[in-house]
Amino acid sequence: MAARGGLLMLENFIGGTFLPCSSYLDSYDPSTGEVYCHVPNSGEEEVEAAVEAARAAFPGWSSRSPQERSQVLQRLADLLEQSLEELAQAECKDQGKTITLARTMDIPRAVHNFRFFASSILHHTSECTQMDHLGCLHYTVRAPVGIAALISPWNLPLYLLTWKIAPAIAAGNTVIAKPSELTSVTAWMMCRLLEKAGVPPGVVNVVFGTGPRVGEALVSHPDVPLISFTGSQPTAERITQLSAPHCKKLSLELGGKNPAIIFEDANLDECIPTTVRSSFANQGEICLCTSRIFVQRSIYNEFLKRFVEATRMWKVGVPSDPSADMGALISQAHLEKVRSYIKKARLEGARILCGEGVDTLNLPPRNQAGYFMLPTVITDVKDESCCMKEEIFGPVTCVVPFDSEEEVIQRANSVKYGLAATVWSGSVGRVHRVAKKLQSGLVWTNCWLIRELNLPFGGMKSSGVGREGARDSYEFFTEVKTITVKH
Ligand SMILES: NC(=O)c1ccc[n+]([C@@H]2O[C@H](COP(=O)([O-])OP(=O)(O)OC[C@H]3O[C@@H](n4cnc5c(N)ncnc54)[C@H](O)[C@@H]3O)[C@@H](O)[C@H]2O)c1
Ligand SMILES: N/C(=C/C=C\C=O)C(=O)O
Repeated sequence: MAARGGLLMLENFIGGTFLPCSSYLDSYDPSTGEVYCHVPNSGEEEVEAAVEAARAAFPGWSSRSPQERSQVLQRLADLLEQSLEELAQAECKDQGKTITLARTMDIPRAVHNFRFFASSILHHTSECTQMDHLGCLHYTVRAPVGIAALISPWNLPLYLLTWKIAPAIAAGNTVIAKPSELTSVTAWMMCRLLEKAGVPPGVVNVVFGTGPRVGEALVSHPDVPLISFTGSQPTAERITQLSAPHCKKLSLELGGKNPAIIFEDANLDECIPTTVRSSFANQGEICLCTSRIFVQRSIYNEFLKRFVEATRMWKVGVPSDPSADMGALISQAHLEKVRSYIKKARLEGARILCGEGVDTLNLPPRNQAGYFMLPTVITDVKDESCCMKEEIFGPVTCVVPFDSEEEVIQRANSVKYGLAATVWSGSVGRVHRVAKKLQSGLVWTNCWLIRELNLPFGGMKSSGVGREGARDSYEFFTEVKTITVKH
Protein backbone atom coordinates (compact mmCIF):
# COMPACT_ATOMS: atom_id res chain seq x y z
CA MET A 1 0.00 0.00 0.00
CA ALA A 2 1.28 3.44 -0.84
CA ALA A 3 0.21 6.58 0.93
CA ARG A 4 0.80 10.11 -0.31
CA GLY A 5 0.00 13.10 1.81
CA GLY A 6 -2.16 11.00 4.12
CA LEU A 7 -4.19 9.71 1.16
CA LEU A 8 -4.62 5.99 0.54
CA MET A 9 -3.11 5.16 -2.85
CA LEU A 10 -4.50 1.99 -4.44
CA GLU A 11 -2.66 0.03 -7.10
CA ASN A 12 -3.81 -2.39 -9.77
CA PHE A 13 -3.20 -6.05 -9.00
CA ILE A 14 -1.98 -7.81 -12.15
CA GLY A 15 -0.09 -11.10 -12.43
CA GLY A 16 0.23 -11.31 -8.66
CA THR A 17 1.91 -7.90 -8.41
CA PHE A 18 0.69 -4.47 -7.29
CA LEU A 19 1.41 -1.97 -10.06
CA PRO A 20 1.13 1.84 -9.94
CA CYS A 21 -0.85 3.68 -12.57
CA SER A 22 -0.05 6.80 -14.60
CA SER A 23 -3.14 8.65 -13.38
CA TYR A 24 -5.56 8.48 -10.47
CA LEU A 25 -9.14 9.29 -9.53
CA ASP A 26 -10.22 10.94 -6.29
CA SER A 27 -12.31 8.70 -4.06
CA TYR A 28 -14.46 10.26 -1.34
CA ASP A 29 -15.50 9.39 2.20
CA PRO A 30 -19.32 9.68 1.86
CA SER A 31 -19.70 10.57 5.52
CA THR A 32 -17.56 13.74 5.21
CA GLY A 33 -17.42 14.50 1.49
CA GLU A 34 -13.63 14.58 1.74
CA VAL A 35 -11.15 12.92 -0.65
CA TYR A 36 -9.36 10.19 1.25
CA CYS A 37 -8.19 7.75 -1.40
CA HIS A 38 -6.75 7.73 -4.91
CA VAL A 39 -7.94 5.02 -7.27
CA PRO A 40 -5.98 4.04 -10.43
CA ASN A 41 -7.51 5.52 -13.57
CA SER A 42 -6.61 2.49 -15.64
CA GLY A 43 -7.07 2.08 -19.38
CA GLU A 44 -6.27 -0.18 -22.32
CA GLU A 45 -2.65 -0.65 -21.31
CA GLU A 46 -3.60 -2.06 -17.91
CA VAL A 47 -6.30 -4.26 -19.42
CA GLU A 48 -3.81 -5.68 -21.92
CA ALA A 49 -1.38 -6.50 -19.12
CA ALA A 50 -4.17 -8.16 -17.14
CA VAL A 51 -5.27 -10.22 -20.15
CA GLU A 52 -1.69 -11.39 -20.66
CA ALA A 53 -1.41 -12.41 -17.00
CA ALA A 54 -4.79 -14.15 -17.00
CA ARG A 55 -3.97 -15.96 -20.25
CA ALA A 56 -0.64 -17.19 -18.86
CA ALA A 57 -2.26 -18.45 -15.66
CA PHE A 58 -5.18 -20.23 -17.30
CA PRO A 59 -3.55 -23.56 -18.32
CA GLY A 60 -2.19 -24.24 -14.84
CA TRP A 61 -5.27 -23.11 -12.93
CA SER A 62 -7.86 -24.76 -15.20
CA SER A 63 -6.00 -28.07 -15.04
CA ARG A 64 -6.09 -28.21 -11.26
CA SER A 65 -8.78 -30.49 -9.81
CA PRO A 66 -11.93 -29.00 -8.29
CA GLN A 67 -10.68 -30.37 -4.99
CA GLU A 68 -7.41 -28.39 -5.28
CA ARG A 69 -9.21 -25.22 -6.30
CA SER A 70 -11.71 -25.72 -3.50
CA GLN A 71 -8.92 -25.77 -0.93
CA VAL A 72 -7.56 -22.46 -2.21
CA LEU A 73 -11.02 -20.86 -1.94
CA GLN A 74 -11.37 -22.17 1.62
CA ARG A 75 -8.01 -20.67 2.60
CA LEU A 76 -9.03 -17.33 1.07
CA ALA A 77 -12.28 -17.47 3.04
CA ASP A 78 -10.27 -18.09 6.23
CA LEU A 79 -8.00 -15.10 5.54
CA LEU A 80 -10.92 -12.80 4.75
CA GLU A 81 -12.65 -13.94 7.94
CA GLN A 82 -9.51 -13.20 9.97
CA SER A 83 -9.54 -9.67 8.46
CA LEU A 84 -13.30 -9.17 8.96
CA GLU A 85 -13.09 -6.13 11.23
CA GLU A 86 -10.46 -4.38 9.07
CA LEU A 87 -12.50 -5.05 5.95
CA ALA A 88 -15.73 -3.92 7.62
CA GLN A 89 -14.16 -0.65 8.74
CA ALA A 90 -12.84 -0.08 5.22
CA GLU A 91 -16.19 -0.87 3.56
CA CYS A 92 -17.99 1.45 5.98
CA LYS A 93 -15.62 4.32 5.22
CA ASP A 94 -15.57 3.70 1.48
CA GLN A 95 -19.29 3.14 0.83
CA GLY A 96 -20.97 5.14 3.61
CA LYS A 97 -22.81 2.10 4.99
CA THR A 98 -23.05 1.53 8.72
CA ILE A 99 -20.31 -0.40 10.43
CA THR A 100 -22.94 -2.76 11.80
CA LEU A 101 -24.17 -3.69 8.31
CA ALA A 102 -20.61 -4.13 7.07
CA ARG A 103 -19.78 -6.36 10.06
CA THR A 104 -22.97 -8.45 9.94
CA MET A 105 -23.80 -8.61 6.22
CA ASP A 106 -21.24 -7.39 3.70
CA ILE A 107 -18.04 -9.01 4.89
CA PRO A 108 -19.53 -12.22 6.35
CA ARG A 109 -21.28 -12.76 3.01
CA ALA A 110 -18.01 -12.20 1.13
CA VAL A 111 -16.43 -14.90 3.30
CA HIS A 112 -19.43 -17.15 2.74
CA ASN A 113 -19.28 -16.68 -1.02
CA PHE A 114 -15.88 -18.35 -1.11
CA ARG A 115 -16.91 -21.10 1.32
CA PHE A 116 -20.13 -21.75 -0.57
CA PHE A 117 -18.53 -22.13 -4.00
CA ALA A 118 -15.58 -24.07 -2.51
CA SER A 119 -18.19 -26.63 -1.51
CA SER A 120 -20.60 -26.48 -4.44
CA ILE A 121 -17.83 -27.01 -7.03
CA LEU A 122 -17.31 -30.48 -5.53
CA HIS A 123 -20.90 -31.62 -6.04
CA HIS A 124 -21.93 -30.88 -9.63
CA THR A 125 -23.06 -33.80 -11.77
CA SER A 126 -23.19 -34.20 -15.53
CA GLU A 127 -25.82 -35.81 -17.74
CA CYS A 128 -25.88 -39.12 -19.59
CA THR A 129 -28.34 -40.91 -21.89
CA GLN A 130 -28.30 -44.25 -23.70
CA MET A 131 -29.45 -45.22 -27.21
CA ASP A 132 -29.18 -48.98 -26.88
CA HIS A 133 -30.88 -49.56 -30.22
CA LEU A 134 -28.01 -47.66 -31.86
CA GLY A 135 -25.36 -48.76 -29.40
CA CYS A 136 -24.68 -45.22 -28.31
CA LEU A 137 -23.92 -43.53 -24.99
CA HIS A 138 -24.19 -39.75 -24.71
CA TYR A 139 -22.78 -37.71 -21.85
CA THR A 140 -21.92 -34.10 -21.05
CA VAL A 141 -18.71 -32.63 -19.72
CA ARG A 142 -18.03 -29.06 -18.61
CA ALA A 143 -14.85 -27.02 -18.83
CA PRO A 144 -13.90 -23.47 -17.75
CA VAL A 145 -14.46 -20.84 -20.43
CA GLY A 146 -11.21 -18.87 -20.09
CA ILE A 147 -10.69 -15.25 -18.96
CA ALA A 148 -13.78 -13.84 -17.22
CA ALA A 149 -14.47 -10.11 -16.93
CA LEU A 150 -16.21 -9.38 -13.62
CA ILE A 151 -17.72 -5.91 -13.23
CA SER A 152 -19.38 -4.97 -9.96
CA PRO A 153 -21.26 -2.00 -8.46
CA TRP A 154 -20.69 0.30 -5.49
CA ASN A 155 -23.54 -0.68 -3.16
CA LEU A 156 -22.27 -3.98 -1.74
CA PRO A 157 -18.68 -3.80 -2.97
CA LEU A 158 -16.89 -6.90 -1.61
CA TYR A 159 -20.13 -8.92 -1.23
CA LEU A 160 -20.95 -8.64 -4.92
CA LEU A 161 -17.40 -8.81 -6.28
CA THR A 162 -16.71 -12.08 -4.43
CA TRP A 163 -20.13 -13.41 -5.57
CA LYS A 164 -18.53 -13.38 -9.03
CA ILE A 165 -14.87 -14.15 -8.30
CA ALA A 166 -15.63 -17.26 -6.21
CA PRO A 167 -17.64 -19.26 -8.78
CA ALA A 168 -15.48 -18.08 -11.68
CA ILE A 169 -12.18 -19.33 -10.23
CA ALA A 170 -13.79 -22.37 -8.58
CA ALA A 171 -14.75 -23.50 -12.09
CA GLY A 172 -11.16 -23.03 -13.28
CA ASN A 173 -11.38 -19.66 -15.05
CA THR A 174 -8.95 -16.82 -14.57
CA VAL A 175 -10.50 -13.42 -13.95
CA ILE A 176 -10.08 -9.71 -14.51
CA ALA A 177 -12.24 -7.87 -11.99
CA LYS A 178 -13.22 -4.22 -12.19
CA PRO A 179 -14.93 -2.92 -9.06
CA SER A 180 -16.76 0.39 -9.04
CA GLU A 181 -14.41 3.37 -9.00
CA LEU A 182 -16.52 4.72 -6.13
CA THR A 183 -15.74 1.78 -3.85
CA SER A 184 -12.43 0.12 -4.68
CA VAL A 185 -10.75 -0.30 -1.31
CA THR A 186 -11.92 -3.71 -0.09
CA ALA A 187 -11.22 -5.29 -3.49
CA TRP A 188 -7.68 -3.95 -3.20
CA MET A 189 -7.42 -5.25 0.38
CA MET A 190 -8.56 -8.69 -0.80
CA CYS A 191 -5.70 -8.75 -3.34
CA ARG A 192 -3.23 -8.56 -0.46
CA LEU A 193 -4.50 -11.95 0.76
CA LEU A 194 -4.40 -13.85 -2.53
CA GLU A 195 -0.81 -15.02 -2.51
CA LYS A 196 -1.06 -16.25 1.10
CA ALA A 197 -4.24 -18.14 0.16
CA GLY A 198 -2.38 -19.93 -2.62
CA VAL A 199 -4.05 -18.16 -5.54
CA PRO A 200 -1.43 -18.36 -8.31
CA PRO A 201 -0.31 -15.11 -9.99
CA GLY A 202 -2.62 -14.13 -12.85
CA VAL A 203 -5.64 -16.14 -11.65
CA VAL A 204 -7.24 -13.08 -10.07
CA ASN A 205 -6.38 -9.70 -11.57
CA VAL A 206 -8.03 -6.46 -10.43
CA VAL A 207 -7.94 -3.30 -12.53
CA PHE A 208 -9.39 -0.13 -11.05
CA GLY A 209 -10.96 2.79 -12.82
CA THR A 210 -14.00 4.15 -14.57
CA GLY A 211 -16.51 2.26 -16.63
CA PRO A 212 -16.06 4.19 -19.90
CA ARG A 213 -12.24 3.99 -19.78
CA VAL A 214 -11.06 0.70 -18.26
CA GLY A 215 -14.45 -0.99 -18.18
CA GLU A 216 -15.00 -0.60 -21.91
CA ALA A 217 -11.46 -1.70 -22.73
CA LEU A 218 -12.15 -4.85 -20.75
CA VAL A 219 -15.59 -5.74 -22.13
CA SER A 220 -14.51 -5.14 -25.73
CA HIS A 221 -11.27 -7.14 -25.50
CA PRO A 222 -11.35 -9.99 -28.05
CA ASP A 223 -9.63 -12.45 -25.69
CA VAL A 224 -12.19 -12.06 -22.89
CA PRO A 225 -15.03 -14.44 -23.84
CA LEU A 226 -17.46 -13.80 -21.02
CA ILE A 227 -18.66 -10.93 -18.89
CA SER A 228 -20.46 -11.05 -15.55
CA PHE A 229 -21.93 -7.61 -14.90
CA THR A 230 -23.93 -6.19 -12.02
CA GLY A 231 -25.08 -2.62 -12.30
CA SER A 232 -27.54 -0.37 -14.03
CA GLN A 233 -29.53 -1.06 -17.17
CA PRO A 234 -27.97 1.75 -19.22
CA THR A 235 -24.51 0.33 -18.57
CA ALA A 236 -25.72 -3.16 -19.42
CA GLU A 237 -26.98 -1.86 -22.76
CA ARG A 238 -23.56 -0.37 -23.49
CA ILE A 239 -21.73 -3.56 -22.48
CA THR A 240 -24.07 -5.61 -24.66
CA GLN A 241 -23.30 -3.37 -27.65
CA LEU A 242 -19.53 -3.55 -27.12
CA SER A 243 -19.46 -7.31 -26.57
CA ALA A 244 -21.84 -8.22 -29.37
CA PRO A 245 -19.21 -8.31 -32.16
CA HIS A 246 -17.37 -11.01 -30.20
CA CYS A 247 -20.53 -12.96 -29.29
CA LYS A 248 -19.52 -13.01 -25.65
CA LYS A 249 -21.36 -14.86 -22.89
CA LEU A 250 -23.18 -12.30 -20.73
CA SER A 251 -24.65 -12.35 -17.23
CA LEU A 252 -26.49 -9.12 -16.44
CA GLU A 253 -27.81 -8.42 -12.92
CA LEU A 254 -29.55 -5.07 -13.06
CA GLY A 255 -31.96 -2.80 -11.24
CA GLY A 256 -35.35 -3.23 -9.64
CA LYS A 257 -38.51 -1.40 -8.56
CA ASN A 258 -39.50 -3.93 -5.99
CA PRO A 259 -43.06 -4.07 -4.59
CA ALA A 260 -44.18 -5.11 -1.14
CA ILE A 261 -47.80 -6.33 -1.16
CA ILE A 262 -49.45 -6.25 2.25
CA PHE A 263 -52.82 -7.95 2.60
CA GLU A 264 -55.28 -7.21 5.41
CA ASP A 265 -54.45 -10.57 7.09
CA ALA A 266 -50.73 -9.77 7.32
CA ASN A 267 -49.02 -9.86 10.70
CA LEU A 268 -48.20 -6.14 10.98
CA ASP A 269 -46.00 -6.66 14.04
CA GLU A 270 -43.63 -8.59 11.77
CA CYS A 271 -44.41 -6.86 8.48
CA ILE A 272 -43.72 -3.28 9.54
CA PRO A 273 -40.19 -3.61 10.98
CA THR A 274 -39.17 -5.89 8.14
CA THR A 275 -40.59 -3.52 5.51
CA VAL A 276 -38.79 -0.57 7.12
CA ARG A 277 -35.58 -2.58 6.84
CA SER A 278 -36.32 -3.73 3.28
CA SER A 279 -36.95 -0.10 2.31
CA PHE A 280 -34.01 1.61 3.98
CA ALA A 281 -31.22 -0.90 4.66
CA ASN A 282 -27.90 0.25 3.23
CA GLN A 283 -29.51 3.64 2.60
CA GLY A 284 -31.96 1.95 0.23
CA GLU A 285 -28.95 1.16 -1.99
CA ILE A 286 -29.70 -2.52 -2.43
CA CYS A 287 -31.15 -3.78 -5.71
CA LEU A 288 -33.59 -5.89 -3.67
CA CYS A 289 -34.91 -2.99 -1.58
CA THR A 290 -38.62 -2.27 -1.43
CA SER A 291 -39.58 0.99 -3.15
CA ARG A 292 -43.34 0.45 -3.72
CA ILE A 293 -45.61 -0.63 -0.85
CA PHE A 294 -49.16 -1.70 -1.74
CA VAL A 295 -51.42 -1.97 1.33
CA GLN A 296 -54.94 -3.41 1.31
CA ARG A 297 -57.35 -0.54 1.92
CA SER A 298 -58.93 -1.91 5.09
CA ILE A 299 -55.62 -1.65 6.97
CA TYR A 300 -54.11 1.24 5.01
CA ASN A 301 -54.48 3.98 7.64
CA GLU A 302 -53.25 1.75 10.46
CA PHE A 303 -50.30 0.55 8.40
CA LEU A 304 -49.35 4.08 7.30
CA LYS A 305 -49.43 5.45 10.85
CA ARG A 306 -47.30 2.62 12.25
CA PHE A 307 -44.94 2.53 9.23
CA VAL A 308 -44.17 6.27 9.47
CA GLU A 309 -43.61 5.95 13.24
CA ALA A 310 -41.21 3.06 12.65
CA THR A 311 -39.44 4.92 9.83
CA ARG A 312 -38.84 7.89 12.12
CA MET A 313 -37.17 5.46 14.55
CA TRP A 314 -34.74 4.33 11.79
CA LYS A 315 -31.60 6.10 12.96
CA VAL A 316 -29.50 8.02 10.42
CA GLY A 317 -26.02 8.50 11.80
CA VAL A 318 -22.32 8.57 11.26
CA PRO A 319 -21.50 5.22 9.60
CA SER A 320 -18.95 4.36 12.29
CA ASP A 321 -21.67 4.62 14.98
CA PRO A 322 -22.65 1.01 15.80
CA SER A 323 -26.16 2.16 16.74
CA ALA A 324 -26.85 3.80 13.37
CA ASP A 325 -29.36 2.02 11.11
CA MET A 326 -28.42 4.07 8.04
CA GLY A 327 -25.33 5.93 6.95
CA ALA A 328 -24.45 8.21 4.05
CA LEU A 329 -25.40 7.78 0.40
CA ILE A 330 -22.54 6.97 -1.97
CA SER A 331 -21.97 10.34 -3.57
CA GLN A 332 -23.13 13.95 -3.80
CA ALA A 333 -24.42 13.25 -7.30
CA HIS A 334 -26.44 10.25 -6.14
CA LEU A 335 -27.83 12.21 -3.16
CA GLU A 336 -29.01 14.94 -5.52
CA LYS A 337 -30.52 12.35 -7.88
CA VAL A 338 -32.48 10.76 -5.03
CA ARG A 339 -33.62 14.16 -3.74
CA SER A 340 -34.78 15.13 -7.22
CA TYR A 341 -37.37 12.32 -7.14
CA ILE A 342 -38.84 13.70 -3.91
CA LYS A 343 -39.07 17.14 -5.49
CA LYS A 344 -40.85 15.65 -8.52
CA ALA A 345 -43.27 13.82 -6.23
CA ARG A 346 -44.12 17.08 -4.46
CA LEU A 347 -44.71 18.82 -7.78
CA GLU A 348 -47.07 16.00 -8.77
CA GLY A 349 -49.12 16.62 -5.62
CA ALA A 350 -47.89 13.65 -3.62
CA ARG A 351 -47.58 13.84 0.17
CA ILE A 352 -44.20 13.41 1.90
CA LEU A 353 -45.12 11.91 5.27
CA CYS A 354 -41.65 11.89 6.83
CA GLY A 355 -38.00 12.39 5.97
CA GLU A 356 -36.57 14.75 3.37
CA GLY A 357 -38.00 18.25 3.75
CA VAL A 358 -40.27 17.20 6.63
CA ASP A 359 -38.02 16.15 9.53
CA THR A 360 -34.70 17.50 10.71
CA LEU A 361 -31.40 15.63 10.38
CA ASN A 362 -28.85 16.37 13.09
CA LEU A 363 -25.22 15.50 12.33
CA PRO A 364 -21.87 16.35 13.92
CA PRO A 365 -20.09 19.37 12.35
CA ARG A 366 -17.48 17.20 10.53
CA ASN A 367 -20.27 15.33 8.78
CA GLN A 368 -22.27 18.33 7.59
CA ALA A 369 -20.75 17.93 4.10
CA GLY A 370 -21.50 14.21 4.07
CA TYR A 371 -24.09 12.71 1.70
CA PHE A 372 -26.84 12.14 4.26
CA MET A 373 -30.61 12.23 4.00
CA LEU A 374 -33.49 10.93 6.09
CA PRO A 375 -35.55 7.86 5.14
CA THR A 376 -38.52 9.26 3.26
CA VAL A 377 -42.07 7.96 2.83
CA ILE A 378 -44.24 9.23 -0.02
CA THR A 379 -47.99 8.66 -0.43
CA ASP A 380 -50.88 9.98 -2.54
CA VAL A 381 -48.65 9.20 -5.51
CA LYS A 382 -49.98 7.91 -8.82
CA ASP A 383 -48.83 4.61 -10.35
CA GLU A 384 -47.70 6.62 -13.41
CA SER A 385 -45.39 8.80 -11.31
CA CYS A 386 -41.65 8.45 -11.92
CA CYS A 387 -41.35 7.61 -8.19
CA MET A 388 -43.50 4.54 -8.84
CA LYS A 389 -41.91 3.56 -12.15
CA GLU A 390 -38.19 4.36 -11.97
CA GLU A 391 -35.49 2.91 -9.75
CA ILE A 392 -34.46 5.58 -7.22
CA PHE A 393 -31.90 3.41 -5.41
CA GLY A 394 -32.08 5.49 -2.23
CA PRO A 395 -33.97 5.72 1.10
CA VAL A 396 -37.31 6.56 -0.51
CA THR A 397 -40.41 4.39 -0.63
CA CYS A 398 -43.96 4.99 -1.83
CA VAL A 399 -47.05 3.67 -0.01
CA VAL A 400 -50.39 3.31 -1.85
CA PRO A 401 -53.67 1.42 -1.14
CA PHE A 402 -55.22 -1.39 -3.17
CA ASP A 403 -58.51 -3.27 -3.03
CA SER A 404 -58.32 -6.66 -4.73
CA GLU A 405 -55.70 -9.34 -5.29
CA GLU A 406 -56.13 -9.17 -9.07
CA GLU A 407 -55.73 -5.38 -9.05
CA VAL A 408 -52.56 -5.35 -6.97
CA ILE A 409 -50.89 -8.06 -9.05
CA GLN A 410 -51.55 -6.07 -12.21
CA ARG A 411 -50.21 -2.87 -10.63
CA ALA A 412 -47.16 -4.55 -9.13
CA ASN A 413 -46.30 -5.99 -12.55
CA SER A 414 -46.82 -2.68 -14.37
CA VAL A 415 -43.16 -1.60 -14.35
CA LYS A 416 -40.28 -2.49 -16.66
CA TYR A 417 -38.34 -4.19 -13.86
CA GLY A 418 -38.86 -7.69 -12.47
CA LEU A 419 -36.26 -8.40 -9.81
CA ALA A 420 -37.74 -8.95 -6.33
CA ALA A 421 -41.01 -8.69 -4.39
CA THR A 422 -42.38 -9.36 -0.92
CA VAL A 423 -45.89 -10.64 -0.17
CA TRP A 424 -47.38 -10.40 3.33
CA SER A 425 -50.42 -12.49 4.19
CA GLY A 426 -51.49 -15.06 6.77
CA SER A 427 -53.02 -17.20 4.01
CA VAL A 428 -50.56 -19.78 2.70
CA GLY A 429 -52.74 -20.30 -0.35
CA ARG A 430 -52.68 -16.62 -1.14
CA VAL A 431 -48.90 -16.20 -0.83
CA HIS A 432 -48.29 -19.15 -3.16
CA ARG A 433 -50.91 -17.88 -5.63
CA VAL A 434 -49.71 -14.28 -5.69
CA ALA A 435 -46.01 -15.19 -5.78
CA LYS A 436 -46.52 -17.25 -8.91
CA LYS A 437 -48.27 -14.36 -10.68
CA LEU A 438 -45.68 -11.70 -9.86
CA GLN A 439 -43.19 -10.82 -12.61
CA SER A 440 -40.18 -11.05 -10.29
CA GLY A 441 -37.19 -13.37 -10.26
CA LEU A 442 -37.32 -13.48 -6.46
CA VAL A 443 -40.38 -13.42 -4.18
CA TRP A 444 -40.10 -13.41 -0.40
CA THR A 445 -43.30 -14.12 1.54
CA ASN A 446 -43.64 -12.89 5.13
CA CYS A 447 -39.91 -12.16 5.15
CA TRP A 448 -37.16 -10.36 3.20
CA LEU A 449 -33.61 -11.07 2.08
CA ILE A 450 -33.34 -14.61 3.31
CA ARG A 451 -30.85 -15.78 0.70
CA GLU A 452 -30.65 -19.37 -0.57
CA LEU A 453 -27.45 -19.43 -2.63
CA ASN A 454 -28.25 -22.86 -4.05
CA LEU A 455 -31.19 -21.51 -6.03
CA PRO A 456 -31.29 -19.08 -8.96
CA PHE A 457 -30.80 -15.37 -8.19
CA GLY A 458 -31.70 -12.70 -10.70
CA GLY A 459 -34.45 -10.79 -12.41
CA MET A 460 -36.64 -10.79 -15.49
CA LYS A 461 -37.68 -8.03 -17.88
CA SER A 462 -35.30 -5.04 -17.48
CA SER A 463 -33.81 -6.46 -14.29
CA GLY A 464 -31.35 -8.55 -16.17
CA VAL A 465 -30.38 -11.59 -18.17
CA GLY A 466 -29.39 -14.88 -16.60
CA ARG A 467 -29.15 -16.05 -13.01
CA GLU A 468 -26.44 -16.52 -10.38
CA GLY A 469 -26.26 -19.29 -7.78
CA ALA A 470 -24.73 -22.72 -7.25
CA ARG A 471 -25.85 -24.35 -10.51
CA ASP A 472 -26.47 -21.15 -12.48
CA SER A 473 -23.04 -19.65 -11.83
CA TYR A 474 -21.37 -23.00 -12.56
CA GLU A 475 -23.18 -23.23 -15.89
CA PHE A 476 -22.36 -19.61 -16.73
CA PHE A 477 -18.66 -19.96 -15.96
CA THR A 478 -18.27 -23.24 -17.89
CA GLU A 479 -18.86 -24.46 -21.45
CA VAL A 480 -20.76 -27.71 -21.82
CA LYS A 481 -19.93 -30.39 -24.37
CA THR A 482 -22.05 -33.41 -25.33
CA ILE A 483 -20.01 -36.49 -26.24
CA THR A 484 -21.46 -39.52 -28.07
CA VAL A 485 -19.71 -42.86 -27.88
CA LYS A 486 -20.82 -45.66 -30.24
CA HIS A 487 -19.86 -48.99 -28.73
N1 LIG B 1 -29.28 -7.18 -9.71
C1 LIG B 1 -28.33 -7.06 -8.81
O1 LIG B 1 -27.84 -8.05 -8.22
C2 LIG B 1 -27.78 -5.69 -8.49
C3 LIG B 1 -26.96 -5.58 -7.38
C4 LIG B 1 -26.45 -4.30 -7.07
C5 LIG B 1 -26.73 -3.18 -7.86
N2 LIG B 1 -27.51 -3.34 -8.93
C6 LIG B 1 -27.84 -2.18 -9.77
O2 LIG B 1 -26.65 -1.40 -10.01
C7 LIG B 1 -27.01 -0.02 -10.10
C8 LIG B 1 -26.17 0.79 -9.13
O3 LIG B 1 -24.80 0.46 -9.29
P1 LIG B 1 -23.84 1.40 -10.15
O4 LIG B 1 -24.27 2.83 -10.08
O5 LIG B 1 -22.44 1.04 -9.78
O6 LIG B 1 -24.12 0.89 -11.63
P2 LIG B 1 -23.28 1.30 -12.90
O7 LIG B 1 -23.89 0.61 -14.04
O8 LIG B 1 -23.08 2.76 -12.98
O9 LIG B 1 -21.80 0.69 -12.63
C9 LIG B 1 -21.65 -0.68 -12.35
C10 LIG B 1 -20.23 -1.08 -12.73
O10 LIG B 1 -20.10 -0.94 -14.14
C11 LIG B 1 -19.00 -0.12 -14.46
N3 LIG B 1 -19.30 0.58 -15.70
C12 LIG B 1 -19.98 1.73 -15.85
N4 LIG B 1 -20.06 2.08 -17.16
C13 LIG B 1 -19.42 1.08 -17.85
C14 LIG B 1 -19.15 0.84 -19.22
N5 LIG B 1 -19.55 1.69 -20.18
N6 LIG B 1 -18.45 -0.29 -19.58
C15 LIG B 1 -18.04 -1.16 -18.63
N7 LIG B 1 -18.25 -0.98 -17.30
C16 LIG B 1 -18.94 0.12 -16.92
C17 LIG B 1 -18.85 0.78 -13.26
O11 LIG B 1 -17.55 1.33 -13.21
C18 LIG B 1 -19.15 -0.19 -12.13
O12 LIG B 1 -18.00 -0.95 -11.84
C19 LIG B 1 -28.48 0.06 -9.74
O13 LIG B 1 -29.26 0.07 -10.91
C20 LIG B 1 -28.75 -1.25 -9.01
O14 LIG B 1 -30.07 -1.66 -9.08
C21 LIG B 1 -28.07 -4.57 -9.27
N1 LIG C 1 -26.46 -10.97 -5.98
C1 LIG C 1 -26.98 -10.56 -4.82
C2 LIG C 1 -27.39 -9.25 -4.71
C3 LIG C 1 -27.93 -8.64 -3.54
C4 LIG C 1 -28.20 -7.31 -3.44
C5 LIG C 1 -27.88 -6.36 -4.47
O1 LIG C 1 -27.94 -5.13 -4.34
C6 LIG C 1 -27.06 -11.60 -3.74
O2 LIG C 1 -27.62 -11.38 -2.66
O3 LIG C 1 -26.53 -12.70 -4.01
